[in-house]
Amino acid sequence: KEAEQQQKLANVVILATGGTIAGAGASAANSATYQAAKLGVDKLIAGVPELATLANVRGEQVMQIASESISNDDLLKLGKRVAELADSKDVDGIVITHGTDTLEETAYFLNLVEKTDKPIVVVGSMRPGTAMSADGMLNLYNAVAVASDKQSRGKGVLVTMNDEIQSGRDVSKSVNIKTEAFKSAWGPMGMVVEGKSYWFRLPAKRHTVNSEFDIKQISALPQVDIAYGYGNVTDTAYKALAQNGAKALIHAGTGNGSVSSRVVPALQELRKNGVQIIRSSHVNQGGFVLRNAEQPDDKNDWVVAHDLNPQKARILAMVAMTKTQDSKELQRIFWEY
Ligand SMILES: NC(=O)CC[C@H](N)C(=O)O
Repeated sequence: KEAEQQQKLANVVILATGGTIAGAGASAANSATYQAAKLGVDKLIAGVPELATLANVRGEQVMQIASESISNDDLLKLGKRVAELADSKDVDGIVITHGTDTLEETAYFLNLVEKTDKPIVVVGSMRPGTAMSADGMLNLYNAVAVASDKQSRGKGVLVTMNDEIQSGRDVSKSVNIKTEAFKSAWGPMGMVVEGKSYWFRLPAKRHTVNSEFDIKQISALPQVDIAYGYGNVTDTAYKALAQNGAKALIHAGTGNGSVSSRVVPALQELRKNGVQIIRSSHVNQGGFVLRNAEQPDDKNDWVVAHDLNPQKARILAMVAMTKTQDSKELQRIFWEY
């Protein structure tokens, strides 16, 4: 009977990378003061015995770090492992446990480069498992539920936090002290309640199987850096980043990606020297940058990131620049993904 039940369940692999979901604090009162990336994947799985009712679950420890320390090489390593598993006939879905600080970057990266319609779900937690009212158990349970559900196929890389199913493209960490930390300007795609998914919308942007990018063809990512716009800003950071080898600079601009008059000449000069200039906005949840609004992008040969926040714009620019150095092509890609 048990063997029959196992055969019916989906096979889900949990790739663990660290973060608070694998964190531990000194006491149950420590919801914010603790060490991330302490518990191994087997402990995570053992901590939620109910996973066995959802899927045949096995775990792999891909790395054990806090997500602010994830490098481009780490992204490639994780992306390649996800692709291998997605190609395997005995894998139906993949869950990635991840620190929440750069979870939105990893989710968007995978959304761009994984050529599969199998569910890929990225999940984290805001409180360590040792804290009162820890959120990791339920988030992980929901992630496995979504990853084992056939309905989740072909919807791009997903993020399950706080009972919501979010698009890995749009979602961003918007509050860093609440369990409802992850928001998308365009709203969640669905809800997951008691292990069942309820869907409301689909992503309109290209992703996974419809993407022109493939992790199997990517062996390195170009250096793309971010500089921040604010009152009294100078061009020092922009110039230094370019001098240090940045092939593209993401302008984390004020408002609709506006650029200070003290910075404009340096960016025009850098573009003439071959550095791509990409205007985004650091407005929380709702940056919206349009070409030739605020700055003459056609004349400057700059690119706009549209609704992508600076950290997501960095991910797309890196992936796009594995294929093209043409600013018009880059702009097309920024509209389509
Ligand atoms: N809530 C978290 O996961 C944050 C912990 C850590 N800074 C990380 O991103 O891994």
